[in-house]
Amino acid sequence: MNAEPRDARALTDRLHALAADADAHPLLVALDFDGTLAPLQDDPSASRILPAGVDALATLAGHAGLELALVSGRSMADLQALAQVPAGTFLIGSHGAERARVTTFGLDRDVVELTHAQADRLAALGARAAAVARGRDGVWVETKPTAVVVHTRLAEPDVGAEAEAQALALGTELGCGTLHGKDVVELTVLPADKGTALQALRGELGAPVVLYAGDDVTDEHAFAALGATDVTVKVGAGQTAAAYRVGSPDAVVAVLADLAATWDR
Ligand SMILES: O=P(O)(O)OC[C@H]1O[C@H](O[C@H]2O[C@H](CO)[C@@H](O)[C@H](O)[C@H]2O)[C@H](O)[C@@H](O)[C@@H]1O
Repeated sequence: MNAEPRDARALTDRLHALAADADAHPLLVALDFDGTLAPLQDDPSASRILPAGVDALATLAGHAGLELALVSGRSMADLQALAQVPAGTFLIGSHGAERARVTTFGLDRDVVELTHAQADRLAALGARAAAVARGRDGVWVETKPTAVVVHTRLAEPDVGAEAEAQALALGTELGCGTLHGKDVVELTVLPADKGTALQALRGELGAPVVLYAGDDVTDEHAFAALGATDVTVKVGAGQTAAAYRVGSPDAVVAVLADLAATWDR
């Protein structure tokens, strides 16, 4: 059993020490999007980073010795449209299956290519997931470049639970990757996870230390992949392997603003 994560005060103290330690630079500040920087919404297209978070990220981007990344289950198209992040920020989407970097001219983006077999399986998945949603109020299906997502946030609890169970069974039947997040079951034809993607990015950047914050069970992949000298932060309640816990996206943003204010001091 993991020890209870340490609180926001301890996190801030740790970040102050890292800001002052050139051996820890570049520090990779990697953040989940929904539920971490952007409060959860019934309509995913309504999600936005908290305004103070947009400001904090812009300030952080101006500092030497620090790299920024968003690491999300969102498709790259969604992330680009919704995330108001500064040029230079790395975007990891679809839980690691998509990757890009924000530039002043748009996205510098790696293209995701599915094999014919994967594309066929994605189409089949979409049809079967639509059948899971059919007749169930509040259940709907989102299609992404490598996955389909059965959403249940708007359904009555028993209806949502049934749909999630069927979606998970569908994943097993069709042999695809399955991720069970907050009111979502994600079925993917191109398995990826945030931990693998984050470790690859930190390797490329030569980042001795990674700060990663996330709120969902899918973020546990990132917490598990990172080491004891990294800084892992669970946002909100729930079992976690993270070393620190903060209560909400507002608290995440406050920590980032404090880091930005401290960095060059
Ligand atoms: O890794 P994340 O950035 O947390 O993205 C994970 C999923 O985010 C979206 O769903 C979640 O946020 C929605 C908007 O707040 C909410 O309605 C839903 O219940 C959440 O699970 C997105 O729609 C998914 O595709 C992402 O995988």
